[in-house]
Amino acid sequence: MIEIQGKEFVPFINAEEIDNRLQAIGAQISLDFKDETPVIIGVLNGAFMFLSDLIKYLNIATEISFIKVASYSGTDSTGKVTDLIGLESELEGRRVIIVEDIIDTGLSMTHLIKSIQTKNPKSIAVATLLFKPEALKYSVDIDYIGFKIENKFVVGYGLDYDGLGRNIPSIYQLK
Ligand SMILES: O=P(O)(O)OC[C@H]1O[C@H](OP(=O)(O)OP(=O)(O)O)[C@H](O)[C@@H]1O
Ligand code: HPA
Repeated sequence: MIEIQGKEFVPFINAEEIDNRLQAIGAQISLDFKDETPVIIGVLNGAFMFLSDLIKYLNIATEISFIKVASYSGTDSTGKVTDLIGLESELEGRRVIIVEDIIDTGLSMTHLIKSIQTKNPKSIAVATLLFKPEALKYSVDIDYIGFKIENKFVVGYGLDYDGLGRNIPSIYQLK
């Protein structure tokens, strides 16, 4: 068990399980985008670890870019998405893969897809390490899912509680 800012978290998904799923998703993306050069867009902050580990399992040419949005404060969604760093890549006619650490209510991803669509890409695919089906309020088509999880707050492997816990190499769940 670990404690962050007075809240207790218990082990949930270990590093080996994460690595196994990343290998499978990496192989699938490599197959689906064979002979293409997709633009992978990582969503900061949370997706940095998932993205950096996942791309090591891609055997295709890719460009990597980042965007930064925030919607969470503590363990709750604020209900609005704030753009903190915008898109710099040229996406016209390109195939885009958005990479997220978690889709919870779906608010952030809905906002991101709308914003990326304005750049006229050829296609948009969505990859997320974690998905909480029971928390979803804004419907999103997800192409690659690491783990479907129950509706409980999680930290580690890029995910934070109040800015802390992102460096933990596995995933913990609120007790
Ligand atoms: O589906 P939703 O309810 O929108 O929740 C998912 C979003 O919340 C988290 O980001 P957060 O706003 O905490 O920013 P961070 O990535 O910097 O931690 C997470 O990284 C997703 O972007
Ligand atoms: O469960 C979560 N943990 C950390 N950040 C999050 N952002 C949305 N849901 C979560």
